[in-house]
Amino acid sequence: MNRIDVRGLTKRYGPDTVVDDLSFTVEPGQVTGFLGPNGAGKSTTMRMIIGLVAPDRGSVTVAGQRYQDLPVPLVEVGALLDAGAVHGGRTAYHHLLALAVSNGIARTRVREVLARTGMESVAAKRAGSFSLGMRQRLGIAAALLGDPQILIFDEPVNGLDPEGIRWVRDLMRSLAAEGRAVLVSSHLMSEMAQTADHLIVIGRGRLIADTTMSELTRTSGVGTVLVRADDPDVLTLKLAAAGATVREGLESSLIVAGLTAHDIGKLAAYHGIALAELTPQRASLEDAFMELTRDSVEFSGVAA
Ligand SMILES: Nc1ncnc2c1ncn2[C@@H]1O[C@H](COP(=O)(O)OP(=O)(O)OP(=O)(O)O)[C@@H](O)[C@H]1O
Repeated sequence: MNRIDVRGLTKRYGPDTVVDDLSFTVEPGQVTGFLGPNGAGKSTTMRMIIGLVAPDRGSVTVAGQRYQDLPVPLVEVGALLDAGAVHGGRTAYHHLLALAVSNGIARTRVREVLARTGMESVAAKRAGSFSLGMRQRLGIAAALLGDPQILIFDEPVNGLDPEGIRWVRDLMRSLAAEGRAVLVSSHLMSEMAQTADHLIVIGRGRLIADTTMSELTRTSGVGTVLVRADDPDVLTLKLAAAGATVREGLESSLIVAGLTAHDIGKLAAYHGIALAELTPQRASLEDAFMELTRDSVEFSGVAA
């Protein structure tokens, strides 16, 4: 039961419904990307999951219980919501130790999470002197302290340098590989493409897509090749026999997935089929995301 279940979650601020009848599940053993443009309601949803904000309607359970009913929440679910929220006067070590002691978590966990987050060398430094990257690591260390099976990270790579981004990505993947349920928010599809197995996309508080990354890649045409051939039927058979997935495109073109343009060209030449066009499709996951959320972006720029 190491999952998050969100059912009909709704939150209003004044006249605005910022989370609107939202339902989704975060499963164990995978990274679930929580995507949406700025202001879509991601942080508010995450705050409702861990009981910091009360929903107006709907329910959410973590590990089968309401967050408020968990005996020691930190042991069930770890969250990084606001990396700035550390006691600046304490050292990293003492910040984590205070958290461990007040939650009945073994002191030995402090050293373990410092090691896992690469913070051993700065453990004795005051958190107030930390760079944003180090504060993020400390927030992640705190989330891992109770060795929880469910983890929630709100924009964990915001403000990090490329090395830091890479580190966070690898950590998310390894936490999921250990069987944990990992929910990570971002407003950038490019970040999710390399991290998430599953995607929950929201816009204006509403669910726009609940899909796997591989399904989105397939339906958005990423990695496909547009082919025009004199004999499309024969080519389709040959391509399918070579393991490709082929669907019909516009004006008797073929959209081929699973083979590169180079492979398709060689296959056609081998079978003596003349090609009139062979074009790798440029659509990216970023395009797919823009397309999905186009109607839900609050303020969009006007092209000059
Ligand atoms: N405490 C609050 N009072 C009033 N409005 C709020 C409050 N918290 C959030 N909002 C509004 O709710 C909407 C959703 O905000 P939220 O922070 O959940 O979005 P988000 O998807 O996390 O966006 P971002 O990536 O910009 O943080 C925004 O319009 C925001 O201004």
